Amino acid sequence: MQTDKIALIAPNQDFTLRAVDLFRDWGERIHVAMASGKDVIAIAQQLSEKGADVLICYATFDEAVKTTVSIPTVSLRPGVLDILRGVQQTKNWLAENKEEQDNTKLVVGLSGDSIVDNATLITDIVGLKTKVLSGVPAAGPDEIAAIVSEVPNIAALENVQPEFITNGIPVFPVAVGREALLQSVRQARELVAAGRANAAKLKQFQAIMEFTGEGIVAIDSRRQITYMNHAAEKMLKTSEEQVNTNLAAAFLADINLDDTLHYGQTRIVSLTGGDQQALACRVVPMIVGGQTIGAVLTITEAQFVYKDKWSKDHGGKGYKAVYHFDDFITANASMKETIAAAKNYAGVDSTILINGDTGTGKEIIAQSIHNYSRRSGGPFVAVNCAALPESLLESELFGYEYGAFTGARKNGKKGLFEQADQGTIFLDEIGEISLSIQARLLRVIQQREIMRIGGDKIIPVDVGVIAATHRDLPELIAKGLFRRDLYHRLSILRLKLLPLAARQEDIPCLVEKINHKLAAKLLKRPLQFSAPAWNILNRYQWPGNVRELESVIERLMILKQDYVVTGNDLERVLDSDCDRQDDGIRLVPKGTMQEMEQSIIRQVLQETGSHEHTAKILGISTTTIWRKTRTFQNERSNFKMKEE
Ligand SMILES: Nc1ncnc2c1ncn2[C@@H]1O[C@H](COP(=O)(O)OP(=O)(O)OP(=O)(O)O)[C@@H](O)[C@H]1O
Repeated sequence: MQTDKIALIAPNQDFTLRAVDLFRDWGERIHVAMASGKDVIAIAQQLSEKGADVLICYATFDEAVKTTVSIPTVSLRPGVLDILRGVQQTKNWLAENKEEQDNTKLVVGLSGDSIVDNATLITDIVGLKTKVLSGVPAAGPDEIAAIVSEVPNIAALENVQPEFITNGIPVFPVAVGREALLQSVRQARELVAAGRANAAKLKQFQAIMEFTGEGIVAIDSRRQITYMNHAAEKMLKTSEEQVNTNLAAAFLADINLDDTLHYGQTRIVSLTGGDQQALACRVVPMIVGGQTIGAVLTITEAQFVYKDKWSKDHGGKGYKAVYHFDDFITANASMKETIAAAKNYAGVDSTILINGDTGTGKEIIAQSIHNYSRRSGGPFVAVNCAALPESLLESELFGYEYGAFTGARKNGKKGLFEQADQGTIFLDEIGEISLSIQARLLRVIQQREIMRIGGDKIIPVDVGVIAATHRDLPELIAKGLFRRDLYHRLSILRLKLLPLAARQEDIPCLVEKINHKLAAKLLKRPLQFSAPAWNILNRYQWPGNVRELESVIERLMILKQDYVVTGNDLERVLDSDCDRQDDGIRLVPKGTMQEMEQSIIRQVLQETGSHEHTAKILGISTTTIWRKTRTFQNERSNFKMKEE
C-alpha cells in the first residue's frame, strides 16, 4: 500500500519538539520542519520537491505557502479546546487574584475568522467580557499595548510575544493542542486520499479519451492546450508537447475561438488535417459555475460520417454501391412485392422514401435500386444525416465557396449533391434533419439545382434521391418537426420494410445465407442449429432485425468450439443482448423443460432480486432455487471456459 507523505511546518523549536513527541506517541511518520516567516516558502518548496503529498502549515504561514506549492496544504490553528483551555486558565487566575470580576476583560488575540468567532462564543459562555484582537501576527507591539492598556485585567493571547505585554499582565497562551494537531493530520490524510481518488478518476477518464476514435483537445481560457488525445495528435499530425510550445498552435489559428471563449457559443468548423484530409471539428465551451474556463474540441474525420466508407473499402473508387436485389433475402410475400415495386421504381427518376426499423435492409434496397437504375454507372453517395451536426451537414450536402465560413478551404468544396451527379444520393435517417436544412433540401429536390453556401452560382445536378427513415414522418409533421411539403416531395414512391419479427418465414433463409457467408469469411465450419435453437430463432423478437441476427450468428461462430448450437448456447448469446435492452423485450421461455425452467427462474430472480421472493412466487423452496441457480451457474461457467 502507498504511504502518505505528510510534512508539518512548525513555527518554533518548542512546537517542533512537541509535535515530534506527539507524532512518535501516535506512531505517525510525519516529517516536521521548522521555519521562520523568512524561510517558510523556501522550506515548503523543498518539501514539495522531495515528494511530500501534503503540507500541514501553522496558520500564520498557510496563506504564503498555499500560493507557492502545488500540493495541498492544511492550515493548523488552535481548536475550540485550546481556546477553552486559555480562557479557563484566565478565569482561574481571575478567581484567585481579583475580588471584583465585573470589569474584567479578556483579550483574545487570534487570527482567522472562525477562531475569532469561536473565541467570542466561548468567552461569552464562561461569562468573560472579551476584546478580540484578530490578525495578531500583523498587529505590532504598539497596537497590542494600546489594547491591553484599555483592558488592563488579563490577556490570553496566541502568537503574541509576552514582551509586548506591559504592566505585568499575565499571558495565558492559546496554543495548538494535541486535538487540533491530530485533526490536522486526519485532514491531511483525507486530502491525500481524495487526491489519489481524483488521480485514479483522471487516469480512467484519460483512458476513455484515448479509447475513443474521435480526436479530443482541451483548451484553457488563455488558449493553451491542456490535453490532446492520440487520435487528435494523429489527425493533426502533431503532438501535445509540440503544440504546447506556442500559445496559438497552427491548427488553432484556423478556428476562431473568440465566439466560444467570449460568448460561450458552440461551433462547428471544417479543418484540414495533417494528411490534407477533411476534418469536422466541434468547438464546445467548457463552463464552470457560469464562467467559460476554456473549450473542448472534438475532431472527426469527415469521411467517417458518410456511409460510403464501406464503399470506399469495397469498391476502392469512392462512391460505389455493392448490393443488388439478389442480395436481399426474403421468403415473405409482402416483402417480395416490395422488391418488385422497388425494381419498378428504379426505372423512373422520382424520389423514393424507404421506411423501416433499424437493420431491416433499407440501405441494401437503396443500393440495389441504384444498381438496377440507369444511374448504376454513376456514383452512389450515402450520407447518414443523423451522424453530422447541422451546420456541417449543410455544408457537406450543398458545398461551399471560399470564405463562406471559418476554416473553409481555399477553393471551396463540392457538396455531396454535386458529387452524386449522374448517380444517386441516399439520405439515410432523413427524419433527423433540422427544419432549416429541410427547407434547403426541398428546393434542391424540386429544382434539381444547388447553390453552394456563400456562393451565387446555380449549379444544376442530375441526381436520383432515395431517403430512408425508421421514424414515423407523419407523426413528426404533426409535431411540427418535419415539413409536410418535403414529405410529399420525398415520398412520391414509398417502400415499407417489415420488421423481422413480422416475417418469420425469412428467418431460415436468412440464417442459412448469413451462416455460410460468415463461415467463409471467418474460415469456420457453418453452424448447425439444434431443434430448440431453431425454436428460439423463430420466436425471438429481433429488435435489431437482420443486423442483430447477423451479429448473433457471428458471435456464436466465434465463441463456440464446436459447430452445433443448442438452445442454451443461443439463449446465452441473446440474453447478453437482452441485458443491454431496457425496452422490456423478453425472450419467451422455450426449449427443453430444463431450459425453460432455468429461463423462468432467471427472469423472476432478475425481477425480484431475491431468492426468497422468487421461491414464493414460483411456489418452490428457496433451497431448490439456490440449487437450480447453482447448476445453472456451473453450466454457464463451463460454457465461458469453453469460449475462452
Ligand atoms: N433481407 C436481407 N437479406 C440479407 N441481408 C440483409 C437483409 N436485410 C438486412 N440485411 C443485412 O443486415 C445489415 C443491415 O442492413 P442495412 O444497413 O441495409 O439496414 P438499415 O435498415 O439501413 O439499417 P439502419 O437503419 O440501422 O442503417 C446489413 O449487414 C445487411 O447486409
